[in-house]
Parts: sequence; C-alpha cells; structure tokens
Amino acid sequence: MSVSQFSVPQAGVRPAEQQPQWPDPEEVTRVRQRLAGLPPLVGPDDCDRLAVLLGEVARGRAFLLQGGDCAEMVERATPAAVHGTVETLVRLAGTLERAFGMPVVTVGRLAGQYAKPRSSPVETVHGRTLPAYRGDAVNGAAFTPQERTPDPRRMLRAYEAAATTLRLVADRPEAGPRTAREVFVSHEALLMDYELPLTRRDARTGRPYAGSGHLLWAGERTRDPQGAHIAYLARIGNPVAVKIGPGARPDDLLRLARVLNPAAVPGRLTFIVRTGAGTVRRVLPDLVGAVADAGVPVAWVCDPMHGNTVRVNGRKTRHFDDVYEEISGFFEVHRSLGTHPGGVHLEMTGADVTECLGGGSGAVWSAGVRPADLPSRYESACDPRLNRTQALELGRLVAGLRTPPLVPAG
Ligand SMILES: O=C[C@H](O)[C@H](O)COP(=O)(O)O
Ligand SMILES: C=C(OP(=O)(O)O)C(=O)O
Ligand SMILES: [Mn+2]
Repeated sequence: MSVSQFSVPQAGVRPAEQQPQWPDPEEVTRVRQRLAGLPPLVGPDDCDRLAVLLGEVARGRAFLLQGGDCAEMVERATPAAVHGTVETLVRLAGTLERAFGMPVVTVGRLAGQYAKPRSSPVETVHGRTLPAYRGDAVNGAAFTPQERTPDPRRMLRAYEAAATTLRLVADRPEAGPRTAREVFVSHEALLMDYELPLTRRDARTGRPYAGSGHLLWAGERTRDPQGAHIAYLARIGNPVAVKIGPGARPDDLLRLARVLNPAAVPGRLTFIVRTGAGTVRRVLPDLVGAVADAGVPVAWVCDPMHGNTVRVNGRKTRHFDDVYEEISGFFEVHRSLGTHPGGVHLEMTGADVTECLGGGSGAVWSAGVRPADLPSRYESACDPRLNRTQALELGRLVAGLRTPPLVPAG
C-alpha cells in the first residue's frame, strides 16, 4: 500500500469530521508531500511493544498512566516544559506502581497533540467572530484574523516540534536508575492531512503504522464507527483508543470493538471513559458489562477531565474534587463488577499553572487554586490542566484507592 492510497476515501466511510477549512488546497498538497518524505517519528517495533504492555493492562496486570497538555504548543517544545511534564508523569507513575504493586505503563500526551476538535467552529469575543483555535498544527491561539486563519505549513512546524519533544523525552536529565522508565507518546488522531502522510508500511509485515505517535485515539466527537477517523484507526497497526462520553450506548462500544479489534487482541483497543463525576456510577456499569459479556478484551481507562469542565469568570476550568470523584467512581464500578480499572488519562503539566481549581494539601496555594487565582498563570491554549502540585496530590489520592491485580502477576 503506498502512502497516497491512504488519501483515497474508502467506500461507505463518512468524511472526516472536525477538519480545518484550509484556504489554499494546493498548499495543503505541497505540505502533505513534504510530510510524506520526512522520516516517521516513531517506529512499528515500539508501537508493538506498547501494545504488548497495554495487553497487560487489559488483562488486569498493569495500569496505564496517560497525561500531558490538552493542546501542545510548538513554542513550548522546550527542555523546561517537556522535562517538567515528563518528570511529573514519572513521579506519578512511581507512586501508583508502589501502591498498586503492578507495572505502570507511562504514556504522554506529547509529541503530536497539536490538533483540537471544537464544539463550535467559531469564537466570538466582544461581538467579533473568528475561526476557533484548532491547535498549533492548524492555526494560532491569538484572537486575530491572521493567527486564526488555518495555515497548512503549521503542520510542518508541528512535526518539527514533535521531533524535538521526542528527543527531549529520550534525553531526560533525571533518568537515573531510580526513575528510568520508558515513556511512550500519544495524541488524538484528528488531523487527516497530518496523519495520512506520516502513515507508513512496516517493511516486515506490510501493515501500515501511524508514524506520528505510539498510541493514537479518536475523540468523543469523531468516534462514529462509520466515520473516517475510526476507519483510519482500524487500518493501522498501532494500539488505538477511543474516548467515550456520557451519551455512548453499550451497542456503540460493541460496534467500535468489532471494527477496531476484530481479532480480539488484548492491548489493541483501549476505551477512555469521560462521563463526568456525577454520571460515571450510573452509565459505566452497562458499558463495562456489555463489553465483558461480549468477551471483547479492552483496557478501561478513566479521563476525569473532559466531563467536568465548567466556566468560572469566563474561563474554562475544572474542580480538583470533581476530577478525583470521577476516578473514585470509576474504580468503584470496576471493583463491583470484578473488572480492572486499567488507568487514568489526565490533562496536566509540570508547571505551576493556575487552570484547575482546588487541590491544596501542601500546595503552593495553601487553600488550593481559587477562582481569583485563575488569571495569574492560565497558560493553556485549550482546556485547563492540573498543575504539578495538583497532579502529584491526585496521584497520592488515587494510590489510596488501590487496585488488586485481577490475575496475580508472575
Ligand atoms: O480538549 C478538547 C476539546 O477541544 C475541548 O474540550 C473542546 O472544548 P470547546 O467546547 O471549548 O470547543
Ligand atoms: C478533545 C479531547 O477529549 P474528548 O474527545 O474526550 O472531548 C481531549 O482529550 O483533549
Ligand atoms: Mn482537552
């Protein structure tokens, strides 16, 4: 299969949702050709190894920690930013590993999280309407017509930033014997003009692999089982995941499992559930029950961020207590069903930002982040992230939930 064949729409597949309206289609073609000539950022061997580790998660013998920015920014592919996030992830992983007595598989939202789905294609500020920010691979976050105009050349900058980020992940100063840990990278496979040219055939098996990251997922807005994103994930050899929101029905999950994991391989498919703290106990049992009854092996992961977004003083934020409450409900449901709460998926950073509210035991802010603190370091280009202190505090709380291995390791 050649790279170009990836761009041919498959029969019966609906067009990709959430794609930018590029003003100059010829420029898009040129950029796609450039991307197709660049080396892939990750190789099939590492993707396969991650799939094996996720197989351990699906079997109840390992735990997945996935985290990083909502929207990575090209200018923040710096040692300070990347090492800060990775070091926080690695510490969190250590806390969970000790508490759970099982390996923790560490995966960053890193080196590719440059494209965002949005609930509205436009944003209006003081009566002025411009295209919504769709991630650094598409347009700029600043609210000016120039920045918000989609520019395909940004995909090349995103690729370069991803390559830099991967180098920084590999060359971490703190990677001594105590903290040495493999960190994989993941992002939402949203932007087809970026993903398709970076998809390459594995010379050994002939199977196509995404070269943009080890683990790719489809979002809550692009998980139509007949849509282009799911069709794409079905064709690649990488392990894949799907975000599952509060409106998903058991049948939707079974269809996704049939399309994405027809051979029922543990580790191939992860469901990342993000229902909201008030909903998880009500909706999760039927979803998990249906998938278990169908005998489909999946890894279950909790994203406690995206179902808990609220607006406070005009800014998107999340309460630390809601984030913890959703994870706690997720663990409770799995415990009652005898299934494995396989992981958590966080929007977090190593920096002391003020984007999520609360937290606070031992924090820089003694009472946690308060609404009045939000403007001081609100640096996310999209959704609010846990800061380093909040992320580590959450890790200690989740460690207290404990999760016995379903199958004794060894
Ligand atoms: O992180 C992802 C999405 O882009 C985000 O949750 C959507 O937010 P919006 O409602 O501001 O578009
Ligand atoms: C867009 C995201 O999530 P979801 O698809 O679950 O809304 C995200 O993870 O940033
Ligand atoms: Mn987000």
